[in-house]
Amino acid sequence: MSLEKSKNTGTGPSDDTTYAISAQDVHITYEDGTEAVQGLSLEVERGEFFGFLGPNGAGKTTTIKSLVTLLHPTQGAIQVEGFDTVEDPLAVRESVGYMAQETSIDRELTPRENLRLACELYGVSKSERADRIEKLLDLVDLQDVADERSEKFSGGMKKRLDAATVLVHRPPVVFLDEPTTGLDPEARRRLWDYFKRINEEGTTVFLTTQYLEEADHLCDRLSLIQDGQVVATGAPETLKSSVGGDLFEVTLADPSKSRTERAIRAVRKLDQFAEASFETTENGFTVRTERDSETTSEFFAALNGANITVTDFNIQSPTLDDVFLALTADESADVASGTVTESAPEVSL
Ligand SMILES: Nc1ncnc2c1ncn2[C@@H]1O[C@H](COP(=O)(O)OP(=O)(O)OP(=O)(O)O)[C@@H](O)[C@H]1O
Repeated sequence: MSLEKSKNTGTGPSDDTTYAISAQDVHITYEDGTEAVQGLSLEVERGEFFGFLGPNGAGKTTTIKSLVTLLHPTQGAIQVEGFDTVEDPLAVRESVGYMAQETSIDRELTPRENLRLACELYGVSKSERADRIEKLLDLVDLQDVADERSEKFSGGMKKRLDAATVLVHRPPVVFLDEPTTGLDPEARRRLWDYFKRINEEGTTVFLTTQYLEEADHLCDRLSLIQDGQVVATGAPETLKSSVGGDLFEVTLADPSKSRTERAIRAVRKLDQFAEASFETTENGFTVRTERDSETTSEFFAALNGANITVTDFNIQSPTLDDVFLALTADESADVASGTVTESAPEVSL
């Protein structure tokens, strides 16, 4: 195959399209000059559950809108299922389902009517409609209320119905923009099950979220985005292990400065802690390490040998929060309230 053919020219997907989504150096600047996306590149494989994670205003919605052709990049290029979003927007739209932040269902209509309408809008053939509607109602657990008007539905039910409507044309790629924001834990779990099911059936899922737990639970890989730039990409476990292992939190019987320093000196003599970074706390100290049973027993033996009495000990596994914090240097990063402030170079893991 010639190079020319494998590049996307707007005439359709190349035969060797590997990626469901591919973006190269995308910049998006709004008319008022806001540079919402600044040099974003990413590749999502077919069948992947990919997360796009960042605080309020990081550029998630702007990115997702450009991926589904609602916004054009100021610079750079995007292909979805091999179709260029600028050259071939119709082909892209036929390939995707897009669940926006605001539900797009008609509250005057019942779930069955909403799905029928979506089938008409997406051009699902009449012979296929009835069967597809029933399957989707089953999938999102709305059979019981299929003929009730949706205006009185809970937030979670509306979201489930919305999620079903974006699937009527069986798109290979589904974009979910913060689909569970504002839902209670039970409603969130039900949506997660549903998203997992469609992914297991082969659909590529691109999910934006502010919830670290959500990304951790669902995603094969994810990118962390901040100020319009990807700061890290990797599998959740890989990202978490990049933080440097588990956090040991040690409470000392005597947490005075001299005893704490003595304890730290004793532990630092162990090879695996020689380079570790210790922090003193009100009650003792913390240190991060790759944990195994030998490390933990040697840790306690060292403290014992130095006559240090430990009154409490906790081990915390790293979270994606820790990854965010580590990547945003010494500035505070509060993902939920969107106050990550300092940009960091991208880390590929
Ligand atoms: N239509 C617009 N005109 C100008 N600036 C905009 C517009 N839409 C978004 N922005 C700005 O672009 C930046 C990125 O916004 P975007 O909505 O993409 O972030 P987000 O990560 O999706 O945030 P949220 O989690 O709050 O939805 C923000 O600074 C936002 O204020």
